[in-house]
Amino acid sequence: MSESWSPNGWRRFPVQQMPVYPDADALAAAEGQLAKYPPLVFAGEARTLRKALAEVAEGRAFILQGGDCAESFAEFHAFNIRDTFRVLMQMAVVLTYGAGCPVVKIGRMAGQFAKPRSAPTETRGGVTLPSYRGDNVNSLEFTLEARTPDPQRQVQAYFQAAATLNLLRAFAQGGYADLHQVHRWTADFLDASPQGERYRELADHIAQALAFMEACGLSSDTVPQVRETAFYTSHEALLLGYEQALTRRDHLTGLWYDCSAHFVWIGERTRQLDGAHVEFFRGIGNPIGVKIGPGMQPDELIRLIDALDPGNEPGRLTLITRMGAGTVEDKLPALVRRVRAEGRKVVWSCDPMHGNTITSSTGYKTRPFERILAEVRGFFAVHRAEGSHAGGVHFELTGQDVTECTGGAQALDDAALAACYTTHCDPRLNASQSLELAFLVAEMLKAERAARAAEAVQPD
Ligand SMILES: O=C[C@H](O)[C@H](O)COP(=O)(O)O
Ligand SMILES: C=C(OP(=O)(O)O)C(=O)O
Ligand SMILES: [Mn+2]
Repeated sequence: MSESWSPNGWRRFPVQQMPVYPDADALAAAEGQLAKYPPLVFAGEARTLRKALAEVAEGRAFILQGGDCAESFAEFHAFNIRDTFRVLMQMAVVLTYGAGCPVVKIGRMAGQFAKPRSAPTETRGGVTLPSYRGDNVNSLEFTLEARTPDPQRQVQAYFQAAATLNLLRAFAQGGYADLHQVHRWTADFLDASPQGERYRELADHIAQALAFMEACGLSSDTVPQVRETAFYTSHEALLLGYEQALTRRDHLTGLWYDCSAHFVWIGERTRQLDGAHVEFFRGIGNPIGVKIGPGMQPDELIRLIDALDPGNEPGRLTLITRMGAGTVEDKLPALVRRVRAEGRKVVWSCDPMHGNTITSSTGYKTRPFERILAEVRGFFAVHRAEGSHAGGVHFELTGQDVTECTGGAQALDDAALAACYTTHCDPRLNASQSLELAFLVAEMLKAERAARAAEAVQPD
């Protein structure tokens, strides 16, 4: 981290995807308000996550990151938070049990509001208005008033993030995440489904294992990992004024941390080497991510790693690739090879959502389950072939029974999308599709770990 860095230094750099606020004084007032509010996370927690991610970099753990594309004010409800939390818990248990691998759980939650857009404006019926950029910026409704950026929305987003985080902490540490509750994490609508059934079998095995442990004297009183879990929050730190306002100097280490979330990432559209986002991120001590699309070149990637992780600290930097099914096997190998050749200790994670977005014949933005799965398979295959670790997955998902992505065991087709399409931005996997994918990823992870273990005992 450079001495010359300061939380507002990014303002001197070219910045992409920032909303244009009509009232600069109102924006400054909102940011001033936020700067006085308490941090949402403590720097020590971000350091703990960084250590957990260092284990991922070494191939000893796996990341499960997921949640809404865009959290919204309208869907702010305890049930929605619970439903996303519990589907992530189910997925984590499937991965941990299926692959025998510790899972680092990170929600795209409690702050995932701001959205970068392909186009700055949207036209409907001859009327052109600013694009929707997330509930912390403007509103989805198609009127000039709703689409005009309002800085007070950042304040509302802060309070929603605080309340969401509070509930997540309560779930993670207050008993809901206790492994004895493993059967109760299934949503009612999943109970009778094949995914629900498969999950119930796995939960039965876990219950038996717990009963065995308890019979041996290892109760949840003596094994805290049974009683509670570590659950972290993350979002794309797009709105740099908001992030700056929540960036605080840690009294224990003297380092700056962006205390809006444990983990923050730079999006594919804002990762310019000479841009404001890279400048801001290089100075914060959090574990960070960068999205990497198919246009990334090996040289550029190394320069980006140099800027963001000059100390080559395992767990600091996660490269979240989002290449698209069919492209990942062409584009990823050269990047992985170069990073390995340079000895850079990054974490590689796979976002199989953003490279696989299409428009359905019925006019909905959607993602076919088969393409999502194909990209994850390609990601695992490339890492296997290159001798590096497939470190994690990053999904847009919800615990609700929505109809936004096609395919999966439910075989949702284009006509089915209209039934419950509620996302504010990109299409999410529903609870059934999420669980189905977790079982499939667990098999890939298990195979990878078995192959690695076999290599480790082979003489050269
Ligand atoms: O979530 C990611 C982006 O904000 C989103 O994919 C952009 O969508 P758009 O292409 O409709 O602007
Ligand atoms: C904007 C996103 O992704 P990307 O930057 O990869 O397009 C996102 O994760 O919602
Ligand atoms: Mn998205």
